[in-house]
Amino acid sequence: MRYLHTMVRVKDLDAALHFYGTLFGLVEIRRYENEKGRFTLVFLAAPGDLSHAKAELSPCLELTYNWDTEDYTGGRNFGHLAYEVDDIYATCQHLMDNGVTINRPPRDGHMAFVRSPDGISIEILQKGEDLPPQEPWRSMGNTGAW
Ligand SMILES: C[C@@H](O)C(=O)SC[C@H](NC(=O)CC[C@H](N)C(=O)O)C(=O)NCC(=O)O
Ligand code: NI
Repeated sequence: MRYLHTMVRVKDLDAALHFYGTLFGLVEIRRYENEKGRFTLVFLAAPGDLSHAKAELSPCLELTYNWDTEDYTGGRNFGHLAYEVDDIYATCQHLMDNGVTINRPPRDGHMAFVRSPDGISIEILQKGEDLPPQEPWRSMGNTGAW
């Protein structure tokens, strides 16, 4: 068995690609347009996950864009997408400089949370860090200072 992807539906494909691609750094490896079904699928991989043998083998985030606008209410059962980064502070600063709210700032240098334009929670973890110390989880307040 092999992990393939996680699919999220997006209301605005350009806004989603700007967030996940331009700002967050994921790369598009495949796109599928379906005229009959009136939807577009875009598969995005993290640069560190790219399968150099065959891009299609990379674990992905699958964006589903339905051409006929739909409102998506986030299911409480969905938690978050998680990515490991080389420098959590630099990553969060770059996102904040580009208008992304840091819902949970990386005060402990280990973990931060942001949300996509569609409200999908994204967990950002510092490469090389173990699980955080067993302390009461802080609220998801955005203080901006960390
Ligand atoms: C390519 C493969 O990874 C897929 O996930 S295709 C699954 C298929 N997707 C769609 O039909 C997209 C448009 C549809 N209106 C939607 O919003 O899902 C599908 O079966 N989707 C149903 C689902 O629950 O994922
Ligand atoms: Ni899929």
